[in-house]
Amino acid sequence: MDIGVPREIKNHEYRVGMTPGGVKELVRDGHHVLVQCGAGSGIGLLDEDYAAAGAELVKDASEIFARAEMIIKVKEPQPEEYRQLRQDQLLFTYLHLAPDLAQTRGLLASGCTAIAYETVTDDQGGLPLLAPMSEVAGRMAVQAGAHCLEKAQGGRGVLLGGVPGVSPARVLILGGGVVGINAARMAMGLGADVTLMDTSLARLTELDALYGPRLKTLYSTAANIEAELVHSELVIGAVLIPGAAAPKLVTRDMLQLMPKGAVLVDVAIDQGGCFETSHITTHQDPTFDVDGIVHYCVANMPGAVAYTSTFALTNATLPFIKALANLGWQQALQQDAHLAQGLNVHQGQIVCQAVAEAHNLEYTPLMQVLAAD
Ligand SMILES: NC(=O)C1=CN([C@@H]2O[C@H](COP(=O)(O)OP(=O)(O)OC[C@H]3O[C@@H](n4cnc5c(N)ncnc54)[C@H](O)[C@@H]3O)[C@@H](O)[C@H]2O)C=CC1
Ligand SMILES: CC(=O)C(=O)O
Ligand SMILES: [Mg+2]
Repeated sequence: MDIGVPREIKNHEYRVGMTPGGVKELVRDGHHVLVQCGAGSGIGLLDEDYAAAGAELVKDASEIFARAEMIIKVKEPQPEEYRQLRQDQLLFTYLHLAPDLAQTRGLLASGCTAIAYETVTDDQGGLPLLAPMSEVAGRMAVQAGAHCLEKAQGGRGVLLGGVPGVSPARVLILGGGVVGINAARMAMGLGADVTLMDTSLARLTELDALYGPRLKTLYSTAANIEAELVHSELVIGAVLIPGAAAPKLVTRDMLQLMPKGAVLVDVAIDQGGCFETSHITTHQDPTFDVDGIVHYCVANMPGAVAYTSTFALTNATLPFIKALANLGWQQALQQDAHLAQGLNVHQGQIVCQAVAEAHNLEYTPLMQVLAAD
């Protein structure tokens, strides 16, 4: 199969969808890999490393989109990218379609087959291709939040861990999945006073058993969130309903409850965000203020630590890329029900129910698509 790896074009996005090690494995399996010049140079993966692994280096992304049967990326395709996709072409990357009607329509119009990293499942109920980036983003959320709490960033001027004689900051984490627990670990490590909320009692029980009294857990209801906001200096949004738009847990009115200069870090922004006042920001201009509350809403947080993130991501994606290349997508999805959950769009049809519902568009069941092909 001809497999293409374009350079990422989102703001300050230095990750790359495949390392030279991944290229080597695919070439050994008999595939041809096209890599755009400079695709990995931001993190020291040089064109000569890719060439030595057996890749063909290609100058322009347009040649990759024209020639490759499967495109491997990191971030969702930008308009200039999805306009180049075509029928019978396979796209494997993060998509986050539920909050993004323009991209959804772009993918439908292209006729391509698009498999989203973030909806591939595993047999423990997890999301194995989202998890590595959620680990990164959860840990970064505390770094970003601590920075935003500094006065010069518009924050309250609070040090997360406090000092002897002065209380630590209170951190509230909404969602106790992969982002949530990684954020909690970092915040506890810095000495903050941490409360975590989830709607899964089983998850709260598990976290209580793991961390004991160092981590306060609360069932997630609007009333409990309101009560916590009154004294929370940093709130991290880490909820997810897979495939769907994030529920809005903090409304604009609720911001009035918070101390001025408190910080919201909306990690769930890639699914539309869980604070009503959130909108997507970039690493170049990551924050904005609403009613005296600092908002940090970067949708590609792991891009800032692109070296760590590229290896963490590609460790997880490579086995799936190999299966898609070696078997073809139809057989690979038929053999692996978890990979099949990643299929979001095929030949103008939406195959992920949560995405179809988010946009009020028609849903085509996976079985129907697999049976027809
Ligand atoms: N901004 C960025 O750069 C990145 C964003 N993310 C995003 O972070 C979000 C969280 O991802 P993960 O932690 O991997 O998901 P996860 O599935 O591991 O955890 C989500 C948790 O949210 C809980 N939840 C659902 N509804 C809730 C509610 N109303 N109140 C409290 N908890 C609720 C679930 O029970 C679950 O425990 C996703 O939207 C993901 O795409 C992940 C990586 C990078
Ligand atoms: C998960 C995601 O959106 C990211 O890593 O950028
Ligand atoms: Mg996005």
